[in-house]
Amino acid sequence: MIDAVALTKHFGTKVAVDHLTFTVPSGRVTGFLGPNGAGKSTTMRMILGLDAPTDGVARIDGLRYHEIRHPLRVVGALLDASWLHPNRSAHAHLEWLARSNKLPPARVDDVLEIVGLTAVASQRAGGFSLGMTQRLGIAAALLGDPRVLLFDEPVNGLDPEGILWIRTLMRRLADEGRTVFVSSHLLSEMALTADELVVIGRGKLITQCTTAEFVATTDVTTRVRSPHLDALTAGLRSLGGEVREDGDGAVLVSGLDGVDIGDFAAANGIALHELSEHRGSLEDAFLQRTGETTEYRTTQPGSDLVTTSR
Ligand SMILES: Nc1ncnc2c1ncn2[C@@H]1O[C@H](COP(=O)(O)OP(=O)(O)OP(=O)(O)O)[C@@H](O)[C@H]1O
Repeated sequence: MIDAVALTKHFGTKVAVDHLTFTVPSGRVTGFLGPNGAGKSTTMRMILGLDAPTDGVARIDGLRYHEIRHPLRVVGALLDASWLHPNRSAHAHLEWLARSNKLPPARVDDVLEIVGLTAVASQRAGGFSLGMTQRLGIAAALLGDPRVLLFDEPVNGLDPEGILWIRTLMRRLADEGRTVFVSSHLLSEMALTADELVVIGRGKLITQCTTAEFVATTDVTTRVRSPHLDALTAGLRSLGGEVREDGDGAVLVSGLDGVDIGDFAAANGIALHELSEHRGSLEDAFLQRTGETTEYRTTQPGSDLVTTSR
């Protein structure tokens, strides 16, 4: 488990992380979401003892990183996978890491197997593709067989197969009872991977909840198709619904749920040919909840990047 209490980081006058309190439970994949510059990497760096908090505390299984006797046996992290010696082979890189952290060298072959790099273990890591480099970074994180794993943007730049592989691995690690904390900009991917979410904006906590709860905060719209659209539209508007055309003899209704619409149609003898409720996506929920906290945004697609006032 990871817990952060009033975690705060200032860089000069810049408040990167602002009294952030959250918990990352074991046995679950927890997504860490926030717009660019929200403070995700800084938070992860403080959890890993790479940045000192200005205030507050982050603990891993009850201890600050510096209090853990054999850190790599407790926590593994993928922050920047490109951090490796380009002329070393994958095997030599991991062997060096194992030796310098007093981990059993036999573990190197195990983690190479887990990440699927056994066949290329003797090749120069500098010649690896992005996906292979990412796998090698994950192998390094798994080297100490840690209970807690942090991954900062692990699927960045990966192809669909690589993304699926990471999703499957995260699930497996969580199912083994480990704590898996992962930041990503790929919200559709997070919707599939994360059980829990910690959502931040401008360094502050926006919410911590399950992914299902977060998505449930989006509005429901209902698509309704009927041969008597005019009567239906007028009636639904009189009940307070917002109705707009959706082509193909259908309307999209918000402000009323499917039961209200179905009951109204039945009571007024209006035939319905379709009645389907649509919940917003994780992306919709994210944009609704973090919109006000976005540091960098464009006013229109293709327009210049503008910085909102802080
Ligand atoms: N070493 C530093 N010195 C000064 N400012 C920093 C430093 N590191 C981060 N910041 C600032 O702190 C804020 C949070 O940055 P951070 O990288 O933690 O955000 P992030 O959520 O990981 O962003 P992204 O999603 O773009 O990677 C940003 O405004 C960033 O410019």
